[in-house]
Amino acid sequence: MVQAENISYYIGAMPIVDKVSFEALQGEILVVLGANGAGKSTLLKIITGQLQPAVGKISIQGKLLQQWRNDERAQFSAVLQQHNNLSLPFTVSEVVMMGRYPHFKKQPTVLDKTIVRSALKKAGIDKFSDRNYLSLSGGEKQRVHLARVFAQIWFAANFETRYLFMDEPSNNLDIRHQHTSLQMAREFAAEGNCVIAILHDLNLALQYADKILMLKQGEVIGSGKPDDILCEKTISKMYDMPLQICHHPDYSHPIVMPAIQSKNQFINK
Ligand SMILES: Nc1ncnc2c1ncn2[C@@H]1O[C@H](COP(=O)(O)OP(=O)(O)OP(=O)(O)O)[C@@H](O)[C@H]1O
Repeated sequence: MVQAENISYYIGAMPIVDKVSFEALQGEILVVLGANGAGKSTLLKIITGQLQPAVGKISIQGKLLQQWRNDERAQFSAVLQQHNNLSLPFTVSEVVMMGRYPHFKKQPTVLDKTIVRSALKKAGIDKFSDRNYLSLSGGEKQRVHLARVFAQIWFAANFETRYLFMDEPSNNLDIRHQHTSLQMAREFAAEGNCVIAILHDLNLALQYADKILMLKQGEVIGSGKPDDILCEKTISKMYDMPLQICHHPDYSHPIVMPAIQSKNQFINK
């Protein structure tokens, strides 16, 4: 379980994350939603130990974040960043092998190499194994990083639960690969692991989230199961634009659409 209690983070006197609390359990995907600048990436950096909160406590698996050694944490938790600034001409399989760095000393083992091949296959990029990473398209690069984080936490023999933190996993991906990436997260959670993902696409969020955390200007404006918390008023408030929730008879999850009647005409909600 990831538990965040009363987390606050400031830049100068400005609260970027303001008294945020949540729990993400084994078997769950927790999706963090919010407009640009709402504090989502900052929150993710705090819960993955990249930034120190001014106030509050984060624990993973019942132990405070700062009590875990970084090398230990890297064996059971992986972070997919929003921006991956890799500018050296590594091959695709070398980039995915970087996910295995926390697991071997000096040289990768046969197991590390097998895991890299399996992760490449899982992300559907095994055909690019020997390609220069820099020659790939934006979406292909994103799938390489997905393979890298899954390779990192393929299994963790000494730890009960594995944790995956994703900042915009659907970045640069076409609709099919957006769903493939979230299905990979879904399967990973179903094995008893924990996923926290930032998403901008509300419909992906509604389809895959077990729980949602809604942020506005650093504060939580709603949290819980999608069916319990999502209403037009709250999501419209979150993005400062009128949104409507529709239901399709063939789907169990609702669909969110901008409340725009004709080309430029917002429906007044
Ligand atoms: N080092 C910094 N200096 C000044 N402002 C910062 C700094 N880091 C973050 N911010 C501000 O904090 C706010 C929250 O940033 P954050 O990246 O967490 O937003 P976000 O919700 O992830 O946004 P997006 O959806 O656009 O990625 C933004 O207004 C951002 O400009």
